[in-house]
Formats: sequence, C-alpha cells, structure tokens
Amino acid sequence: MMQATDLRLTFNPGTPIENPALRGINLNIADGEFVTVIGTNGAGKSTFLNAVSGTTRVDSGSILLNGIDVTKKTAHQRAHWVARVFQDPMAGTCEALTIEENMALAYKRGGKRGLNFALNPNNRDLFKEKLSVLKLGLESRLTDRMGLLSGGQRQAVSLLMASLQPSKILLLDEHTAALDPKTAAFVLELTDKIVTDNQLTTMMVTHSMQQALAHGTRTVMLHQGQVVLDVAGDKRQGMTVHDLLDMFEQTRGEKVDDDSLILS
Ligand SMILES: Nc1ncnc2c1ncn2[C@@H]1O[C@H](COP(=O)(O)OP(=O)(O)OP(=O)(O)O)[C@@H](O)[C@H]1O
Repeated sequence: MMQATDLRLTFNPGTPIENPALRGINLNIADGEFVTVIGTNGAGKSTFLNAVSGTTRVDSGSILLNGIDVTKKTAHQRAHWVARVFQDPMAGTCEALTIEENMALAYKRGGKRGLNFALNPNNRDLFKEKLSVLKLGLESRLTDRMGLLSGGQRQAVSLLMASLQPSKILLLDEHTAALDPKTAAFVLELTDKIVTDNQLTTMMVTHSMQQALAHGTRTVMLHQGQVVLDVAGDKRQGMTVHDLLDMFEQTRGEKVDDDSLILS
C-alpha cells in the first residue's frame, strides 16, 4: 500500500524560474492495484515517481509504503521497497555486466551481501526459469553481456529484475516509450503478466491515454502538479479516450492541450 499525502515540490524557489512541479498530490494505492498515470507534458509525472523512489526530495507532504514513512529516506534506503523500470532501456541495467550478474544484483536489491553470494547454482536455476517465461531464448545466454541485448530484450529483463524481490511498489516510467510499436506491445503484455502473477502494486506512467485505459486496474491523470482525474472499476470499464477527455474538460473547464497524449 502506498499513501502519498499533499506532496509539494517547487524547483528553483525564489528565482525567476521558480516552478511548482508538485502542488499537493494526494494518492493512495492499495496492495495489488495497478495504476496507470497520464498527464500533459510537464504535469509532474516523472517528478512524482522520483519523489516516491526517493531520487527527488519533496518540500512537504508524506509518502508511506505499507505504513512506513519513507519521506525522509534516501533512494538507497528505499531500494528494498521500490522497484523501477525507466524509459531508457540502458538506464535500469548495467551493460558491462552479464545477464546473470544483473539479475543477481536485482536479487540482492537493498541487501548487504555481495554479488558472488547471489550468483550460486540455485539462483542461476531461478534466473533461467524466470528468463524462460520471456520466450526470448535468454535462459541460454546467462553469461552474455547485457549490452548485447536489444532495447526490448533489456526492458523485458528489467521487468523480471524488478519482480525478483518482493517490493512495496513497482514504478514504470514510460518504460515502453523508446521501443518500436511491436516490441512495446510485447513489453506491455509482459508487464501485465508479471504484475498479475506477482500481484505487484504498480504505478505505470504512459504518454498514451489509450494505453492507460487498456492496462491496469485504475487510471489517474495529473495536471499542473495535482491529481485531477481518478477512475477505476465499473466507471473505467469500457471507457474510451474520448470519455476521458470529456471528463477532463468537465472537471477542469479546459481542453487537453497535448496532441501526443491524445493521438498516441
Ligand atoms: N530538476 C529539475 N529542475 C527544474 N525543473 C524541473 C526539474 N525536473 C522537472 N522540472 C520541471 O517540473 C515540471 C514537471 O516535470 P516532470 O518531468 O515531472 O513532468 P512530466 O509530467 O513527467 O512531463 P513529460 O510528460 O514531459 O515527461 C516541468 O515544468 C519540468 O520542466
């Protein structure tokens, strides 16, 4: 369970380029809920995810993960609880290390023991078994360097890595945006499977309203640093992009001014 309460953050306060990126975000996510997050450019989506993961500190407000207040904890201290897959396939894995070394690092995420401890025969079998689910033949390439994999393969392995240890929340930050449409569809399908199989509490930022409605169990829209729409259950079932745009217009009294959000 994640509870984000009145999160506020202003970049460059007191300067001519002062920017209130988070203006009181309130969002509670129940265990096992898969929330898709959309919003116009600059709405604060990445900043919000950074605040949850601890790579950005908020000015005020609180973030609780399973009842534990992590607001003042560093990203490193939160590593036990927060798993993340980034937009850039290069960002979440180390290309100089092998597939099994990357997986071993993920397996010991937040732990103190060394890489060699996690690279034992039992774990190798586990990594192979997990990789075989991808149906990409990577289970026979454990000692290949990560840098040899395509962007889609790396994102697929990143997703597996994120689910190797139980986390309180999985953050997906436009993790398919850099992939071609076919590979993106494959990685999204895999995301659904991994999230469902492992009952992961998940927040997925996407720049596609269509994707936001087609995946997950709940959709939240951010606008100017606040949550302005929040739909789930029957209300969300069968909802179209057009319905969502109408809802935004009725709530805000303005139209969505971001073609990429509407058209992608
Ligand atoms: N490190 C930073 N320093 C100053 N301003 C920042 C910084 N990071 C983000 N911002 C600003 O904060 C606002 C929110 O940015 P953020 O990246 O969270 O938006 P976003 O919703 O993820 O947008 P996009 O869809 O374009 O990626 C924007 O106006 C952005 O320019």
